[in-house]
Formats: sequence, structure tokens, C-alpha cells
Amino acid sequence: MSAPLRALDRRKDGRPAAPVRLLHLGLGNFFRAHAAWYTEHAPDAAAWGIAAFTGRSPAAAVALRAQDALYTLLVRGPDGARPEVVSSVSAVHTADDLVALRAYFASTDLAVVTATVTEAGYCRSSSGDLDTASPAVRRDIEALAADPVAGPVDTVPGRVVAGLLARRAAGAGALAIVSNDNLPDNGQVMARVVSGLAAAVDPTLLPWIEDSVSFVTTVVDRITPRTTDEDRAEVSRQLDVDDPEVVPTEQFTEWILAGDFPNGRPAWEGAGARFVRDVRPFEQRKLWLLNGAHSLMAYAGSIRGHETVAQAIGDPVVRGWVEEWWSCACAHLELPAAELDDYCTSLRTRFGNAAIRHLLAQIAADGSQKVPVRVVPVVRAGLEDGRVDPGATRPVAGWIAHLRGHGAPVTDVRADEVTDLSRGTTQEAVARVLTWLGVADERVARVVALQVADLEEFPST
Ligand SMILES: NC(=O)c1ccc[n+]([C@@H]2O[C@H](COP(=O)([O-])OP(=O)(O)OC[C@H]3O[C@@H](n4cnc5c(N)ncnc54)[C@H](O)[C@@H]3O)[C@@H](O)[C@H]2O)c1
Ligand SMILES: O=P(O)(O)OC[C@@H](O)[C@@H](O)[C@H](O)[C@H](O)CO
Repeated sequence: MSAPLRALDRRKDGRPAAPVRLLHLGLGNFFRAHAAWYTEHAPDAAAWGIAAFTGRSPAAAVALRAQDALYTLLVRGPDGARPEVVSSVSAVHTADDLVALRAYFASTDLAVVTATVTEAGYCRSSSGDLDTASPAVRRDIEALAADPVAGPVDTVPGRVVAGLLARRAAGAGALAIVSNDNLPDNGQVMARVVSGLAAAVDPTLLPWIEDSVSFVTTVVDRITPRTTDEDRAEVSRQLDVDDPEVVPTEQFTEWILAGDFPNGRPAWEGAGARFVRDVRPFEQRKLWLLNGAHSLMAYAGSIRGHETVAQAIGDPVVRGWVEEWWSCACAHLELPAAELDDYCTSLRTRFGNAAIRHLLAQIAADGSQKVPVRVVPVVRAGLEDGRVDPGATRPVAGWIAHLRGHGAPVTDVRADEVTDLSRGTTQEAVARVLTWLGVADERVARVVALQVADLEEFPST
């Protein structure tokens, strides 16, 4: 039988856990494959410990605490799987540990707050502002207005505002907040919802936020699926330790950041992160080419009976749809054609990596938050040029067919609203969804209706 992970030398070089200067919200797989990995590999890692909080379920914090916050990253490339024990997380907490959250925020040591809480975690309405109609948001506003020091909060914007209130009260100074979620202008998304909640709780916090908080925008990339038993077995075989918290990931990784860090940051560039003035060209490239193609495969590929990305891209029909999508999207990207070609070449290899078992059903989740930012801008850009490109509209058709019960099951933070839109005849469903997406256009509707009908003819599995 394998030994528990904590029995393996506590820290690689025997050093104690680093002092906490970073706080992370959303202790999921992606954080552990990405921001925690960059921190582990920063040349000044010994000075930068992370305190990480779960987003909702306490499970990850409970399991990681039992192994001293250590976990194995299993890098799965075409040449095999390479395990690495990561030790940059110094402390783990469940989401409800608000005493600890406020104490970290109140400390002058804290320099950076990062977040990977999914697109839905930002609690936005369709306008992009804080969704003040959401009962959870309302509860947080009322709780913090009644008791800014100890009021119980549940949402991400609520937790950040609770932390900032504690920081202002302690006079702990400026810090940076870094969103690492797959959203365009993710720094501004975070700034809008945090400011929206702060304004509703205590408007005097707004000028303090303006002076003291830097919202950093990022592009993040590393395909990181859910953990399987095979990942755990591989680590046990190679390291002879039992780590239920293994995180599988690919070799490729990218982190591009724009913004200030008023209280310092780890030297992440030493691990390969890039600091730029404007992330936009990289952001569109990544969200449209990678995530857009992912969503297309998640909907249209699962309708064709595929379970994983590698299976879907191996199907010549799906592969053809992905190629069409790329050629439509590339036509509207600002980067040089050779750079885009290289990017698509690398995506063909990354998607085809069968060692990564990336479930289409995982990618399909929360389409209401994803389709508007990964797909619709390409459809709109085509329309602005007077064109309707079937290659660009197919992911929308796939999403509509998915909402109508085909392919991967619907799991969506707005499931009731969007499945309601998709009821009735194909034409009715298409018209309603396109209006909801802000691309109501008769020519688009005709093309999408044909594509939905085509997809729905595929026998369900
Ligand atoms: N997995 C990837 O390949 C990948 C790559 C790039 C970016 N990302 C970004 O990271 C996010 C998380 O991905 P993951 O693979 O870590 O997923 P995960 O399911 O492993 O973890 C998600 C984390 O977010 C928390 N969370 C979920 N919904 C929340 C909510 N409504 N409020 C607060 N917290 C919430 C969960 O509790 C969990 O801690 C993605 O949604 C995406 O924006 C992921
Ligand atoms: O993580 P999500 O749910 O935003 O999207 C699913 C995938 O498209 C995404 O995780 C990609 O694998 C990732 O963005 C690659 O860097």
C-alpha cells in the first residue's frame, strides 16, 4: 500500500511553508495547475506562501489539510506522465472560514489576491453589472451593511468586499486583485462586481478602492481536466504515495498579465509569466480559438456521441467544423497570420492529446456564461463585414441543440432561463436564443436553424 503524501518529505528542500502573502479564492484544479505552479517555480518562492479558500464545497480544503496542503501535479504529455509535488500552498481554508479571510486581508503582508471561481462566480447580470436581483447577492449586501466587521457572506464579490472592509479598517494599505478566469477583461469584470457590491454596502469604500486596489487583467491557459482514478493510480505507481488530490494537466502553460502590484508580487516572470500593457490581442486569440473551439466540440461533438476533446477532434467531421471555426475567427484577430497559424497548429496537438481526459460535459457547463464571450463576438464581427459565416454560427447552433436536449446534459447557472428560450419549433428557439445573445438577424437565424436541424438529426446515444 502507498504511503500518504505528507509522509513524503514535507517540502521539497525541507523548508517550512512560506509566509502567506498571497490569498486565493477557488481551490479548484486549475488554480493548482496554474497560479500555484507559477508561484512554486518563481525564483523567490520561499517568500510567497498562498492561503487558498474553497469556493463552495469544503471537500478540497479538508482533503488538502490532511496532507499539509501538498499535492501532486501530474503533467500528462504525449511522452508519458510526469508527477511533481507542489508546495506553494501554505494554508487551506473552507469558504466559510471568514475569520481567517478577514485576518489575511487585514495583514500588511498580504500583497495579492487571485481568483479562479468560474465565470458564474462573479454574479453578473446580463448587463455585466453585479446581479443585485440574485438572492445570494442581496443577502451579502444586507449582512455587510448590518455588520461590516463580522457579517456572513457567501458570494465572491461579497467575500472580497468583506476582506477590503477589514483591510481598510486595519490601515493595511494597497494590494492587487487578479482574476484568472476565462473572461474578457477579467480584471474589469472583478472591479465592476466588487465596486457594485461595495457601493450598495458602504459608498465610502469606493474612493478607498480606487486609491488602494489594483485590478489586474490576465489571459490564462493550461488545459486542466477533472481528476480521474487513473491519475491517482499513476502517481501511486510512480511516487509510491497515496494522493487523492492529484491534479492532471498538460505541459503547455501560459499566463499573461497587465496591471500594477502596489504591494509587490512573486517574480512569476521567472517561471514564464509575461507582463504586458494590454492583454486584449492575446485574450481574443485564446478565448476564440481555444475556448470557442472547446465549446463547439462540447455541444456539436457530444451530439455526435463523443465524450472527450481528444475523441471529438479525432472525428473528421468535428475536426472540419473546428477548422472552419478557426478560419472565421482568425479573420477578425489582430495578430499576425503566422502567429495565428502557429497557435492553431499547437491547438491541434493539444486537443489531440489523448492522455488528457477532458470531458466535453465539463466544458459544456454554464454555456450561458461562455457562448456570449467565446463565440458571439466572431458572429457579430462577420455581420459587421456583411457576412454570415456558417463556420462561425455552428457553435451557437450546437448550444441551441444542446439546450433542446441533445448531446451533453445541461448544467447551467441560468439553466431555467436558457432552456426556456430553446423550447418550441427550431425557428422559435433560434429566434429567441439569438435575441438573448444580442445577434438577432434574419440571415443568421436561417443558417443557424438549418444547422440545428442537421445536428438534431444525429441519432442520440
Ligand atoms: N480547467 C481549465 O482548463 C482552466 C483553464 C483556464 C482557466 N480556467 C478558469 O478556471 C475556472 C475554474 O476551473 P477549474 O478547472 O479549477 O474548476 P474546478 O471545478 O476544479 O474549481 C472551481 C472552483 O471555483 C469554485 N466555484 C465554482 N462556482 C463558484 C461560485 N458560484 N462561487 C464561488 N466559487 C465558485 C469551486 O468551489 C472551486 O473552488 C474556470 O471556470 C475558468 O474560468 C480553467
Ligand atoms: O474552464 P471553463 O469552464 O471556463 O472552460 C472549459 C475549457 O474551455 C477551459 O477550461 C480550457 O480548457 C482552458 O481555458 C484552457 O486554458
